[in-house]
This record gives sequence, structure tokens and C-alpha cells, in this order.
Amino acid sequence: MMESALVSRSVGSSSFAAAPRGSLPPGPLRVATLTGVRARARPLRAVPSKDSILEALAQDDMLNAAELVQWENGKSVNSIAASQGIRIRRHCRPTASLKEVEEELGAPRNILEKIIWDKEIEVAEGLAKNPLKEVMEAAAKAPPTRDFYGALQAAFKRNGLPALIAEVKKASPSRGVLRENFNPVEIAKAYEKNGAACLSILTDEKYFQGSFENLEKVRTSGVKCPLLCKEFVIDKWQIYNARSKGADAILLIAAVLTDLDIKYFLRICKELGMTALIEVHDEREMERVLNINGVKLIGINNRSLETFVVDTANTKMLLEKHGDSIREKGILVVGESGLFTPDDVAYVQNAGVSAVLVGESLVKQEDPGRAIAGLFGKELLH
Ligand SMILES: O=P(O)(O)OC[C@@H](O)[C@@H](O)c1c[nH]c2ccccc12
Repeated sequence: MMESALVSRSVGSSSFAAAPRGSLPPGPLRVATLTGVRARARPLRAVPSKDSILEALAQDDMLNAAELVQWENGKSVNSIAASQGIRIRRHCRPTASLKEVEEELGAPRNILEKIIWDKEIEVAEGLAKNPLKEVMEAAAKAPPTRDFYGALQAAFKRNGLPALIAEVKKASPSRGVLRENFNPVEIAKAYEKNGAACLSILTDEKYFQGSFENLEKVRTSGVKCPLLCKEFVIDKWQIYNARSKGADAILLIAAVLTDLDIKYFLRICKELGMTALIEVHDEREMERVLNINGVKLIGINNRSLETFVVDTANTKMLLEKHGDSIREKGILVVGESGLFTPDDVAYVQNAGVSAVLVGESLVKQEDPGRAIAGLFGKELLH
């Protein structure tokens, strides 16, 4: 019962693409939700009536009263997001061209918003090609997950240094192409051999030149490290898709997702045995995320995805303010981006992180595996 309620709710905010072409204008969440439910070609169960959806939502402890009221009042996705301090808007027009979107909303305000607008269209196309039900079945058949959180914890204990999540990253919008001759499997193996606890595989194609093919290739290459799918997740379809390609963990970006989206996606991750790395950049996001039950892993991004400014002091500042409550909850913190030297690593370690996520400074070196010892000032133990 709850599942159908959640599925239906998600249609409103993010799985809009399940609806037929042009049937979901941007508009009140409630209208979109119910339209979406009816439009679903093969619902998992009988299509619930509006009353039964409301009843299920009311009983679901995942939703608080305010959220239920917002949903009932038919507020738009963007106004719910804005009320949580989220600056990234959704266009909710998966079949429109970006030009049409811009005619309506103006130019994207920043690169992250642009990425998300593209992603909405990309996900709709993905859904049209591989319907949710099929992707869910593929995810159910995938080999079991590896313990991403456990691998980080163990490596931190073993080395007395932050556990390394080494990133397989060809390019980025802020730095351009980082490595010309890019062989994801070779890089992944070199990282593993040199003590990385986990790997992060970028799957966004348009801005990072990554791919799900890279994720699959690394997973089937014999690499044992748990894998993070580094994506801009806005829809549960992407999580099932990532699992079906072998991901053990997924990134959820608080600057993009409402609290309810994060809660819902966390629940899906739990069902799939995946770890969610919840990324925050500022204090408001940190506070939001700390109020969500079930969060085990928080990444503090030193880079603003809106301005590209990198500042490792961000990790320190956020942990000075929130370290106590993070420790109380047993949450593990990952320091993300802009780490180049043993001093950088020591700085975020002193600030309180147990793991670091590093791409550029490794992938740019001729030998990305050996670059690990350079980054930490010593070899990491397996
Ligand atoms: O290459 P760097 O500066 O070491 O950063 C790695 C990683 O933190 C960065 O790629 C990243 C962090 N959060 C993201 C969200 C989307 C895309 C990329 C990212």
C-alpha cells in the first residue's frame, strides 16, 4: 500500500517521464501525481484511488504533516524546493527541447541548473527506452551489493588516514578534459591496487564524459572495491538503473533534491542494499540532511556546483558547527573535491572527515595508482 503511494507521489516530482507525451504540464504536484498514476502503463498493483493514496501517505511515517499539506495543496515541485532553500529549478517538461524550456523559464541560472534541465530530458529518454519495470527487474537480478560504508570504515581504521574513494573521471565542466588517453578499467585497477577503499565512477556523459558503460566495464573487470555511481539523480529510475549496472552506492545531491526526494530515494537504496552518499555544500543543506533519518554517509563538497569555487575551509566550517551531532548519529563524513597534497588531506582529516573523494589530482597524473601515495604522503594498506 505504501509502495503505491510513494510511487504515485514520485511521479509528481520526478518520475513525470512515465506519462505519455505532453500529458504533464508543469503544474500543481497533486494534479501531476494523479495524472501520472493513471498514465502508468503497468502499475505494480491496482491503481489506487485518490483517497487510498492520501490514507497511505497519512500513515507513512516518512512523510511529516507539513509535507502532506504541501502535497494536498497542490504546490508545485519548485515552490516546495524553494521553501527548503533549494535554488535549482526543474522544468518538468521532459519532452520539450531545451530551447522551449528556456523560453519559459529563461536561461538556467547556473551550471548545476543547466545540468539538471538536461538530465530531466535524458531521464525521460532513458525511461522511454528502458521502462522502469524492466530496469527494476534487471536491478533485482544484479549480483549482490558490496558494503560501501563498511569498506570506508575499515580502511579508515586500518590506515589511520581518511579512506580513499578514488574517482574515475575523464573531464569536468570546470576543468575540461583531465586525461586524454582514458581507460576506465585500467585506472580503476590501478586505484584498487594502490589502496583505494572504494571507487567513484562518473556516469554523466554530457558534462563529465562518463558513462554507464564505464561503470559496467569496471564492475565486470574483476575490481572488488565497492562502486559509487556518480550521477545527478532526480528520479528513482536512475537508482535502479545504476544498481542493474553493478553500482553499490549512489550520490544524492541536497542542492537538487527536496527532503522528501531524499527520504524516498534513501528508502529505495535500502531496499536495493545500496549506500547513499548525500552531498551537501552549505549549512542549510547540512541542517536539512541531519534532520533526515537513516542518513549514514554525508559528503561535504568543497566545490560549489553553482559557481565552481573550491574551498577546503568549507569542510572545516561545516564540521565545526555540526560535528557533534554528526558523531552522535554515527554518520561518516566524506571530504570531497579539490584535494591535491598530504597537507590538504591532513587538513580535512583534522576537520573530522573519515574519507575523501578525489578525482582530478589522481587522474591527471601519468600513473594514477602511484599518485595515491603522493596524495597521502605514504602508501595505503589494503
Ligand atoms: O576532481 P576533484 O576536485 O578531486 O573532485 C572529485 C569529486 O569530489 C567531484 O567530481 C564531485 C563531487 N561532487 C560531485 C557531483 C557531481 C559531479 C562531480 C562531483
